[in-house]
Amino acid sequence: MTLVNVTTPGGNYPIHIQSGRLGALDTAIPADATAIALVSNATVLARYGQRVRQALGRTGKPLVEVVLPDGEAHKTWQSLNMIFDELLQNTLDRKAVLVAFGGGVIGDMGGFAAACYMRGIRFIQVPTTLLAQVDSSVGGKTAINHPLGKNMIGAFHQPISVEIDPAVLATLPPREISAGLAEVVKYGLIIDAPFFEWCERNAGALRALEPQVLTYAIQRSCELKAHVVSQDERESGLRAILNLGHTFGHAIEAGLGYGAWLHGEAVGCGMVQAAELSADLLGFPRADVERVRSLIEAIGCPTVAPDLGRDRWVRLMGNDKKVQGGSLRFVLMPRIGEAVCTDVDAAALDAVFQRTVGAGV
Ligand SMILES: NC(=O)c1ccc[n+]([C@@H]2O[C@H](COP(=O)([O-])OP(=O)(O)OC[C@H]3O[C@@H](n4cnc5c(N)ncnc54)[C@H](O)[C@@H]3O)[C@@H](O)[C@H]2O)c1
Ligand SMILES: O=C(O)C(=O)C[C@@H](O)[C@H](O)[C@H](O)COP(=O)(O)O
Ligand SMILES: [Zn+2]
Repeated sequence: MTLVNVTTPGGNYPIHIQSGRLGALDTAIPADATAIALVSNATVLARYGQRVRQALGRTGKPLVEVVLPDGEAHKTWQSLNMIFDELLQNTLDRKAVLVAFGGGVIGDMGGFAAACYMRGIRFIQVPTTLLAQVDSSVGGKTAINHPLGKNMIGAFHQPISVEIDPAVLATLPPREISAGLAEVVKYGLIIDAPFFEWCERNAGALRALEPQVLTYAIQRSCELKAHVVSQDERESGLRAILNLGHTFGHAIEAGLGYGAWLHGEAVGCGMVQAAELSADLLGFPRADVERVRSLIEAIGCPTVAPDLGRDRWVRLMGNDKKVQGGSLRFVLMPRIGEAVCTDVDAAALDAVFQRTVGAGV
């Protein structure tokens, strides 16, 4: 088993990475837990519910299942309320533990519910998509979407552990693998140039889910995210670099209606746009813009952004959480492996739209 530690003011916790880990989930439940709330969806439960029920059953604790509708379009107040309704109807108390079992949508909502229920209960992340295993299960950002902006209603609430079973990725559709790989590539771009080069060399093996290559990508991503989050839990500075590509990406997700593009697809395309902007504003080498574009293509994500209309692009990006005093702020790269968060004049975006958006802007 591989162990990565996360250290934050909001809690220190382990990330366990092990093929077959689902079958040992009972070992992650604290002895003093009074009940377990298993929050998931029908897609995940149909494949892995039995295994997890069996493992959690060994604790002898009452188990309440909350089955949410599947998909980004359901990362809403309505779904959150379904969790609260079940927890209250089953009289779960403050010592109950919530297990968020699924992709990033389940993890973000389960975590937010745990942050709010009785002003905060413990929760465990059991991520089952690549994106959730390399990114969303780590670091304690939890949220739901608002029609006007991504993740706009949420809280920081750290899990007590993250339990990763890479074997479950075998049933993930290829499009979801590609989306998860975008966040893997992100770490190389913002903080680890050799890891970016490793991704360039291993793009094919990653898409083919070669076990050793995949496990290394998960481990390295968790280490890098833990490193960043441990220094800046609440995004007062450094943590913003984890938002590379997200100012563009979140605008795509909200602009097209949540779910039309996957989060990772929008971020992958957004990183190409951020690379173009970095070339214009920070002298990021043009040859490296093409390396970013090629790698995003190689992992199977789109590199041409949708035509949202110039003013709508800017309006949507104005709802980004990095905005300060009305100024748009972007994570940009002076070079591969380094990132900074900086104010950007909306006028500077026009040239980037010309080069990255499909016909019509
Ligand atoms: N909190 C954070 O730090 C953070 C970081 C990155 C992304 N996110 C959020 O994560 C969300 C995206 O997460 P996602 O990409 O995991 O999408 P998702 O949660 O929608 O999961 C993708 C699909 O895969 C299905 N699925 C899950 N596990 C499966 C498996 N093992 N086999 C087959 N199907 C499976 C799901 O049911 C769903 O249909 C977005 O809402 C994004 O904003 C949050
Ligand atoms: O953990 C972080 O910090 C990130 O920014 C990771 C991102 O991949 C993730 O999509 C996050 O939810 C975006 O955060 P937001 O604050 O822009 O909603
Ligand atoms: Zn993301």
